[in-house]
Amino acid sequence: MNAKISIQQVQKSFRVRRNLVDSNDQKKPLLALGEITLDVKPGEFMVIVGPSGCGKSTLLDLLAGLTRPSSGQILLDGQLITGPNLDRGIVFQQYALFPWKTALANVEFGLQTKGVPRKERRDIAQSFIQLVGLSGCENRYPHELSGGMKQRIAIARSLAYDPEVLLMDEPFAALDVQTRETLQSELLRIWEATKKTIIFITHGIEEAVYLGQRVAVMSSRPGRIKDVIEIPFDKCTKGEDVRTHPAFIRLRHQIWDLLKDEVERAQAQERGDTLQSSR
Ligand SMILES: Nc1ncnc2c1ncn2[C@@H]1O[C@H](COP(=O)(O)OP(=O)(O)OP(=O)(O)O)[C@@H](O)[C@H]1O
Repeated sequence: MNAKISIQQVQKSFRVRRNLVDSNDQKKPLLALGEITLDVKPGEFMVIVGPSGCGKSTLLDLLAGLTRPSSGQILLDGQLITGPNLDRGIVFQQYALFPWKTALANVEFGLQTKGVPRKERRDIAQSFIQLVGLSGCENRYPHELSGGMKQRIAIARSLAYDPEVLLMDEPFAALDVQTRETLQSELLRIWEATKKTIIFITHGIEEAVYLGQRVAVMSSRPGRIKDVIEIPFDKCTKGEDVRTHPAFIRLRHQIWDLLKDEVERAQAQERGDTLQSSR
């Protein structure tokens, strides 16, 4: 089967000043992403997990078209990604809603950009607000919504303009445990209903095993794909207690075994970066 998204030998480096004190210090390249090659199938739920600073957000920005690879390429349905487009919806950790717009107007926003007529816009937005379980909250402003509700609206907004792919960068990281778990199962339900291809980035191993059909484990910087683990659960039968299932626990351990050296290396890198920049 053809890949929905094909990441081909992608590298990304940034030019950074290592020494903050010395203004004459020349900028040097920092390789954030090593060579990444990964195919994501149509309708697949792919989770990318990795230690802090390994380049997860850098990879997501590349997929979103917000930045360009230093080398390699990313294809969507065989077409080169050259910039942002409504074929990809993005949900960030911080809700990124317009504070001066109501929930309904926030969800309508992408549709307006797409040129959908006003009445149709309203109907579509309302149906997605219903899909994320927030009917009745259409006229509330973001400050009148809880963190979980804001994130639901952000998801509804991304889905409303019918993107091919949903890119999610630690969307539940700022939420409390109960809200996070509720939204995780909601997201699976929404994924079942919409059949979108999802690329979901997280630090959380449990979240990765719970949500993903496959989990790509990244190495510490420069981020590479260390391994890709199949999660052989049928998503439809995933109930709340799946987290205590022996197979679930085994997969969690398997991923942690792959990650723990990377986490230590990433922490050592962070200490090194802090030392260098304070010199
Ligand atoms: N615009 C930039 N300019 C310079 N360096 C950058 C830039 N963006 C990211 N980096 C560096 O690239 C590396 C990867 O950063 P990135 O934010 O992608 O990691 P991450 O895995 O998402 O981290 P976290 O899990 O902590 O959010 C880091 O060392 C970061 O400092």
